[in-house]
Amino acid sequence: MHNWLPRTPGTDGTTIRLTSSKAAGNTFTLSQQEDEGRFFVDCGGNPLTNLYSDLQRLRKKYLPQEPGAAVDETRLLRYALHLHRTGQQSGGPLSTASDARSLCPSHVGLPTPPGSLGKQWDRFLEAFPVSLHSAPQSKRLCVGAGFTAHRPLYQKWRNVQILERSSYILSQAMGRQATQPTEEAVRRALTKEGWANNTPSVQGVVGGWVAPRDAPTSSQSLIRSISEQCWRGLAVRDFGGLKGKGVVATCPMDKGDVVCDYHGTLISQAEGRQREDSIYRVFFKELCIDASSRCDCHPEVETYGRLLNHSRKRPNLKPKMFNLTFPDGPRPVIVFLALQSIKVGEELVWDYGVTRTSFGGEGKDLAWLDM
Ligand SMILES: C[S@@+](CC[C@H](N)C(=O)[O-])C[C@H]1O[C@@H](n2cnc3c(N)ncnc32)[C@H](O)[C@@H]1O
Repeated sequence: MHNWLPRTPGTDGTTIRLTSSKAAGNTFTLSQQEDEGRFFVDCGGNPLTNLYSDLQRLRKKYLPQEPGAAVDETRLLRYALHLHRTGQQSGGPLSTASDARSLCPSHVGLPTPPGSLGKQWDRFLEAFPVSLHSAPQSKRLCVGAGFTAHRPLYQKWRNVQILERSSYILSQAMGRQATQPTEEAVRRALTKEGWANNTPSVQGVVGGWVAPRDAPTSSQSLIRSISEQCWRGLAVRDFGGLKGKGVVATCPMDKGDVVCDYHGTLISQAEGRQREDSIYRVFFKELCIDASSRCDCHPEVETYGRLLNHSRKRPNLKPKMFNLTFPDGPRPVIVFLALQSIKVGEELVWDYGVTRTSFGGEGKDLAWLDM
């Protein structure tokens, strides 16, 4: 199996060692530029600020695609977390393995099926959503549902679930202040879940822990967190039923902390109104952000903002608009700020600003709108 292993940054910079068959022995040494978040430069020598595309490029150039390759889970988590650490030297904070998950699959070497297989993966996920407790699908079921390339899809599905489970166990086993969990605490949390297979290892979970960092405090660090979709202390949890997925805190947050953005496609308010089927629209001023499908900039990342659920009576987040100047120009963004101190494990919710009686009573059957 190929791999490319970053070393923890030293004072002199960071070395990424490429050990794939094609690139064995090659190293990249990242200098202090890394502190600016500039991992690589483009052909014209200009610094790149988007970790995602930088890594995609690196991966494409040096790593053979191995759609069915198995992944060493411990190394995967460590690797993803190292990337996060090194990618966020001056701002975009990260804290847990759940954050590593947001890099998956392509960032961390999860096999990314090329071409049509990649398209199948999206459909596969829709047909067989990954959750903490779902069981992998049998070959017969997959093939019956039209997925001919069962093996790589199945393997990738298992890898994503392992990361989701690792992240969840980490959030359960961490100390109150998001301190590193002991092996014993992780073992207890794993035993409680009683998963019979595809279970993360104790060492993998403990090794995936990263000390919490501060929330972004400057517009530059905010721009980086948005561009790289790197947010600290967040995990997706499936609440089941109609509520579906939501986001929980995996590290304590303070009032005023930036939690994440509402990441999607920026369109006009008028266009947004036409997209009636989308439940992932946020309107502000004359604009709308639609997050109904994955964004073009992070197509393989499940972004957090769109999964935040609603609470009218007890919101702990509030949305705020900022005008930021990104490398490709200025644009408004919606960012969620903590309204109060937030504890580990708390669900993060905001007030969607609608009640059952809004829009002439359109949502009169939706009791959750008033809760
Ligand atoms: C922007 S999405 C939030 C993420 C969503 N739960 C999911 O799994 O994709 C909004 C939808 O989530 C559900 N939802 C949000 N808040 C809820 C709540 N407090 N109780 C039940 N369902 C909720 C509703 O179906 C709503 O249309």
